Amino acid sequence: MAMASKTMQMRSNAFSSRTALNSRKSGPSQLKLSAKPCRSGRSSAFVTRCGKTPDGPKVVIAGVTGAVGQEFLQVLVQRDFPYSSMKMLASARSAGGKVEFDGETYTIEELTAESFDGEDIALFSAGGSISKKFGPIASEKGCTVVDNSSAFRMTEGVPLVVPEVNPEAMAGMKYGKGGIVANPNCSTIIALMAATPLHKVAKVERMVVSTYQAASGAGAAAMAELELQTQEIIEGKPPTTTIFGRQYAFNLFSHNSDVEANGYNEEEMKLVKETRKIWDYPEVQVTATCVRVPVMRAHAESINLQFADALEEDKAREILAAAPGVSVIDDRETNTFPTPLVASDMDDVYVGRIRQDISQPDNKGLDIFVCGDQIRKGAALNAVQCAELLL
Ligand SMILES: NC(=O)C1=CN([C@@H]2O[C@H](COP(=O)(O)OP(=O)(O)OC[C@H]3O[C@@H](n4cnc5c(N)ncnc54)[C@H](OP(=O)(O)O)[C@@H]3O)[C@@H](O)[C@H]2O)C=CC1
Ligand SMILES: N[C@@H](CC(=O)OP(=O)(O)O)C(=O)O
Repeated sequence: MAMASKTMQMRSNAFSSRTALNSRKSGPSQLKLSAKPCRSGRSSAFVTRCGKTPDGPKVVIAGVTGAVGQEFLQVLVQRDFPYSSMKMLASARSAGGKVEFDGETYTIEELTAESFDGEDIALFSAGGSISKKFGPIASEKGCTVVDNSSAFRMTEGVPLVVPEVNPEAMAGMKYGKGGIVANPNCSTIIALMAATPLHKVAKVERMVVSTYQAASGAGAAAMAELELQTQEIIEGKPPTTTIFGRQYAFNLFSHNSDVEANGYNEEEMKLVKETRKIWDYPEVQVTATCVRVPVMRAHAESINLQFADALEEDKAREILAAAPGVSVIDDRETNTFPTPLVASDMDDVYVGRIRQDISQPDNKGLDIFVCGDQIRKGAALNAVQCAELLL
């Protein structure tokens, strides 16, 4: 019930970023855990706070009506992202609709090539085909693009950035000068937020990831269908299966992306390829199994790490506790570890189950369990942090 009412709350606030932000603060952040609040000082390292200002960049949101687009608005307000004007874009279906942002009401416009004339920064989350078509057009017009889709992630010369991990990849980029920055896959972002601080100390040689991925990764319609199916099944009705073509509530299944010739699905191969690019480390061995679970908006991941150098679990806990954007919840006595509900609506990625892998000799292996909000750090927050690096 808590899950359902939380989603309802999110939906009813869908077009009012201020209200939604307030509801988020009264959520899981009140739990008494070792977690930092969502506007943690460390996460705020990238923030320039001023909101609407004549000197700020002209900002475009492409895909504003989507799950990620709505989250962009909340994150921009929360972080007082500087802007002089804001343009809200979606498909022709939504054109003419209204969206509230930072106390003003905006009319949604249809995304066209002209949408980017004279603009400085575009945050794209309207799907890969829209990014492929309009990202380069926007860039050529001098509008610097931060793209949430997978369209350009592996493109040579396009930085693939998690600001806490590899901000240097964006060196020299500035808003209003064109160029494209790619936001990594959400599972990759969440995994690397936790794995990178450990990698920097002991060098990861191999990483084995098993994911438990939320509905939000498949968009707003998938979240709505999970809720609908849950109600239908409780009422004894056959579930509506429009999005995944199968029962999702009270079930789980292998990730819905296409399975490639090697037996890995696309989501799993993104974890492999994107980790290598972000770490600039083509030799690192990565394998992944990605599973969709009936959780609303935060992904969980079990990660096994094999290191070149020994790393003891207490040291690993210390490293993670000090890492930017990471909170440790690791209480063995009370069996309290990260959960998707704790991570939902939060900026930080939560890490627990930090233990020595007994199958690897000489303290060269560790297990960790990670939860992160897929729409927030897995998408909108990471993209806004990238945009902050353009200021
Ligand atoms: N970093 C990551 O891991 C993640 C990346 N993403 C990326 O972001 C995209 C959006 O995700 P999400 O918000 O969850 O999806 P949703 O399905 O919730 O939203 C899709 C958005 O795209 C817009 N759109 C669709 N077709 C067009 C079109 N022809 N022209 C303009 N706008 C269009 C929709 O507008 P309308 O309402 O008018 O149809 C809507 O605003 C994904 O496709 C993916 O590429 C998403 C999640 C995580
Ligand atoms: N990773 C998302 C799907 C997605 O949007 O991925 P990408 O941004 O790599 O296309 C999920 O949970 O399924």
